[in-house]
Amino acid sequence: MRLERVGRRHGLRGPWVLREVGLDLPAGTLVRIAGTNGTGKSTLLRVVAGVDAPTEGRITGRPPRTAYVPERFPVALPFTAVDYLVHLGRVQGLGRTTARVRAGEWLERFGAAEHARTEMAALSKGTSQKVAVAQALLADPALLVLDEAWTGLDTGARAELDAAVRERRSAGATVVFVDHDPRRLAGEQDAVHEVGSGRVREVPARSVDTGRWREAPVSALPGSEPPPRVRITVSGGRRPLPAGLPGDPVTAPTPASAPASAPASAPGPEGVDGPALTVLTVDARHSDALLAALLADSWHIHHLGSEGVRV
Ligand SMILES: Nc1ncnc2c1ncn2[C@@H]1O[C@H](COP(=O)(O)OP(=O)(O)OP(=O)(O)O)[C@@H](O)[C@H]1O
Repeated sequence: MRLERVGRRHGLRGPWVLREVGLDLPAGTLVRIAGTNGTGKSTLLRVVAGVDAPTEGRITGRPPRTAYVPERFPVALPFTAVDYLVHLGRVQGLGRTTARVRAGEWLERFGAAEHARTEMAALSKGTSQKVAVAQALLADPALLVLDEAWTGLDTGARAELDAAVRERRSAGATVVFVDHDPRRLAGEQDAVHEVGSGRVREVPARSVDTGRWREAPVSALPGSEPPPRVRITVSGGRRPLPAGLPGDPVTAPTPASAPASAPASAPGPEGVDGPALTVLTVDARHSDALLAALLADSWHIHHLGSEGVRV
């Protein structure tokens, strides 16, 4: 599959999000789409999946069996989980019996079999995400597009999705994904493409240790500019942050959730509007390792931004 000079804007006069994008997505490859917040990763994935048409340019060779997990999944649907999956399996060309068998198998694999007969609207966010992922895997897609599909899954389901991605690629499918965890399928990607300023360029696939936190080399020269600082906003219930985080981050509760007496390293109180948030500030050189460590400890990442600028 190939994108040629593809551009995409939202609305007739909206600003261009993507312009002159050329991208090869060969069969049997695993491709990561990277880029900072709001640069157009989801826009690109929707165009690749065929959910949105390019405003200009053309796409050739898209496989007929394409599946997509959107960043936000519609949960308020009038189906039970299994009926919803059977319905989508039928839409994807499966017979009713096959669709029902596969729906059951995928719910089982993701640890959600006990919720097969639960109404979609009553599912927890995590189980609903398992259904979102299962629907994409039902019919052995030849193109699988995953937009932050691991977010909200528990550890077992994340590992199952990793395995499912490997299976699809081994079967000759193209898998294109976005994920905020830099360790996601690290070392297994055939290509990484970075979205920025409306363009997409291939960058070297970063190798990130799994299970270990790797510090970036500290190479600032005496007298050079101080490295930029990155702000990471997280929540993790009432647990304290793990000790020995990479980069020795400065931590503080967000101003909105901070009680006057809260110690700087403690999460703020559970607010009525959402989870207690904590902001960590760290040298940009350590931000990837810090993110990896936080994710490994099951902290939820809310925002990433430069110090003084939330993006
Ligand atoms: N339906 C829409 N209508 C108008 N503008 C949109 C729409 N969807 C996205 N945009 C804009 O397009 C730009 C790119 O958004 P997109 O969601 O593709 O970025 P992203 O890199 O996936 O962001 P994030 O990392 O935060 O998910 C943003 O400026 C966003 O506001």
